[in-house]
Amino acid sequence: MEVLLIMSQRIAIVGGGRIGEALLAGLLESGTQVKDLVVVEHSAARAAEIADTYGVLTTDLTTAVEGASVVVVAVKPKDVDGVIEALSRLDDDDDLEHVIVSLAAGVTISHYENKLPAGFPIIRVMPNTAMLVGESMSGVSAGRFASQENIDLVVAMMSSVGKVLVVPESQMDAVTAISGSGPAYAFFLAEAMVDAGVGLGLTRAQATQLAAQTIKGAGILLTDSGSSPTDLRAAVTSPGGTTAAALREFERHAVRSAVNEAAFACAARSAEGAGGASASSEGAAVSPDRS
Ligand SMILES: NC(=O)C1=CN([C@@H]2O[C@H](COP(=O)(O)OP(=O)(O)OC[C@H]3O[C@@H](n4cnc5c(N)ncnc54)[C@H](O)[C@@H]3O)[C@@H](O)[C@H]2O)C=CC1
Ligand SMILES: O=C(O)[C@@H]1CCC=N1
Repeated sequence: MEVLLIMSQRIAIVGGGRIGEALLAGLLESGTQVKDLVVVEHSAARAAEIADTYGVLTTDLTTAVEGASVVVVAVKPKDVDGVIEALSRLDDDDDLEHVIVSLAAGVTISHYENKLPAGFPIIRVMPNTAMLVGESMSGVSAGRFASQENIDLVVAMMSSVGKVLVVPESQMDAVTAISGSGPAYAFFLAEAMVDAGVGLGLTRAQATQLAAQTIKGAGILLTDSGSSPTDLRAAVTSPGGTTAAALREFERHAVRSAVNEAAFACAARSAEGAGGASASSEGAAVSPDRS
């Protein structure tokens, strides 16, 4: 259904880096036609790579935006202002409304609204790299000029590459801390498990297969079983058994607290603009200093 909704709506992706490519690949995989996608990428080498791999048109911003219902900003936060300036200067002939979808961590909707001509619909989205395999978790917040139709279009687009949670923008830093950066936390755990397996005498290939399939299986149990993480963990933990011995070490090394501190640091970085030009104008949902 999501694919039908966005069918024939041209999507321009500005920034063909890791997240732009993940969105592009996910959209193609979910049925969006090559003709309905266009990429703007500053690096000529990278643009050629994207065009060769996916067969999509890579072009300049003016050509890309012409006829595009959705313009996705997928550049680093520090490069967002350059894109906003270029968008402000555009004088396209089509009568289409262009919905701007910003994927940039920490860049607020008001940052766009203050710099673009009045009335531009802005929707801020925090996806993750699992768009590549159609399993993103994306937070979506709409700006004041976005209509319900605009929101439905963007929710449909992001639903075609994973799950969507619509949140007020005040929760976007927290979303970034859990699901935006979250895949890296899981990969970090996987790396540690692989190293531990090698330490225990497994080959790296064996340890990688064991860790990856275990994390995949645990993820599916989490999403599909209807049980809480606490109940699922309890089901693995036999009284006086092996898992209890392992979990005791996690608690002794304060892993739970480390995850909490990491998420707060991530949210604080998002609130300060994630290395871009703008700091959150509406205040962070969390503060880096909670003492
Ligand atoms: N990597 C991730 O897991 C996630 C990243 N994001 C956000 O996505 C954005 C992009 O991140 P990545 O893809 O990781 O960065 P990246 O550095 O891999 O890609 C950015 C691309 O934009 C291009 N670029 C820069 N200025 C441009 C312009 N004016 N016009 C056209 N292309 C331009 C660069 O050449 C580069 O290829 C960031 O704002 C980040 O906060 C959001 C969610 C997850
Ligand atoms: O590390 C970053 O800044 C980006 C935003 C969310 C995930 N990666």
